[in-house]
Amino acid sequence: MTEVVTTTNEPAVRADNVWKVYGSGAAEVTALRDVSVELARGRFTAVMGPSGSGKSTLMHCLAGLDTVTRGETRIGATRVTGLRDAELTRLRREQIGFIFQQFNLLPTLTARENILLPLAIAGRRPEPDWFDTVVGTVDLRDRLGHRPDQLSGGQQQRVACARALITRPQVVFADEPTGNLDSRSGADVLGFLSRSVREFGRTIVMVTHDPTAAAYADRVIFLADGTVVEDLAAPTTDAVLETMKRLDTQGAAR
Ligand SMILES: Nc1ncnc2c1ncn2[C@@H]1O[C@H](COP(=O)(O)OP(=O)(O)OP(=O)(O)O)[C@@H](O)[C@H]1O
Repeated sequence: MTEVVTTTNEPAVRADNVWKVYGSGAAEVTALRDVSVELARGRFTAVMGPSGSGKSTLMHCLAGLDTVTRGETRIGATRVTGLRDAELTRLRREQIGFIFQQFNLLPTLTARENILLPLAIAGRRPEPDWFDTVVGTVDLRDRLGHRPDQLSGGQQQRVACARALITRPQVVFADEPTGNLDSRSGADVLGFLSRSVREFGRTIVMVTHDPTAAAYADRVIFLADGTVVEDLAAPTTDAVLETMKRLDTQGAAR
C-alpha cells in the first residue's frame, strides 16, 4: 500500500459535535458531551483530565474502536462514523497505529515478529530501510530475537512503538503509553514519540495523567465531565500542572 499523501490543510483527526452515551435509563452515563476537536497533521497532542472525564472514550471514538452516539469523527478525509465493519478494519489496519499501557505484544513472537505483525496481517511487504530506521530509533537492534518475557517493560513498550509505526499510519493513538514504566524508560518512549513527529512527520494522540509526559506534546487538550475545558499550546510541565490545579479548583466549586 502506498502512503496517504494529502496536500490540503485537512486535519489528521477530527471530531464534530460528538456525544457518547453508555447504557440507558438509570444506568445511563454521558461520557462525551458535544466534543469538537481538530488535530493537525504532524503534531503531537496529549489528552488529559481527571479519571472518568472521557479521555479513553474520546480516543476510542476517534480511532474507530467505539461508535459515537451523535456527531461524527474523521481520520484524514475518511468519515469514520457510519463505516461498515470491513471498512473500519481496513482503516484501522492501514491508517492507524495503537500503543497501549499494557504493551499488548504477542508473547510467543520475537520482537522482530511483533514489530512486523501489522504488515503480515495486511499482506504487505516490509520496507527494509524503514524497518531499520524505526528499529534504530527505538534502539532495539540487539534485541530483535528476544520474546517479550525476555525484555524489560521499557523495551517491550519500544517494540510496541515500533509496531505502531511500521505501517506508516496517518495517526498513532497512545493510551497511557508510559503508565507502566519507570521515569527513565518513560522518557525513552516519549523521546521516541516526539522524534517520530519531528523527524518522520507522524501525528500522535496520547492520553496521559502525567504532566511531564504531556509536556512532550505540542498541545494539550483537557477534558472534564466529557467536554473540552482547556486547550494549551506549547505546554511546559509547570503550565500543565497549573492548568490541572485551576481545573481542579473550578471542578470542586461546581
Ligand atoms: N463501556 C462502558 N459502559 C458504561 N460506562 C462506561 C463505559 N466506558 C466508560 N464508561 C464511563 O464513561 C465515563 C468516561 O470514561 P473514560 O474511560 O473515557 O474516562 P477516562 O477519562 O479515560 O478515565 P481514566 O483516566 O480513569 O481512564 C466514565 O464515567 C465511565 O465510567
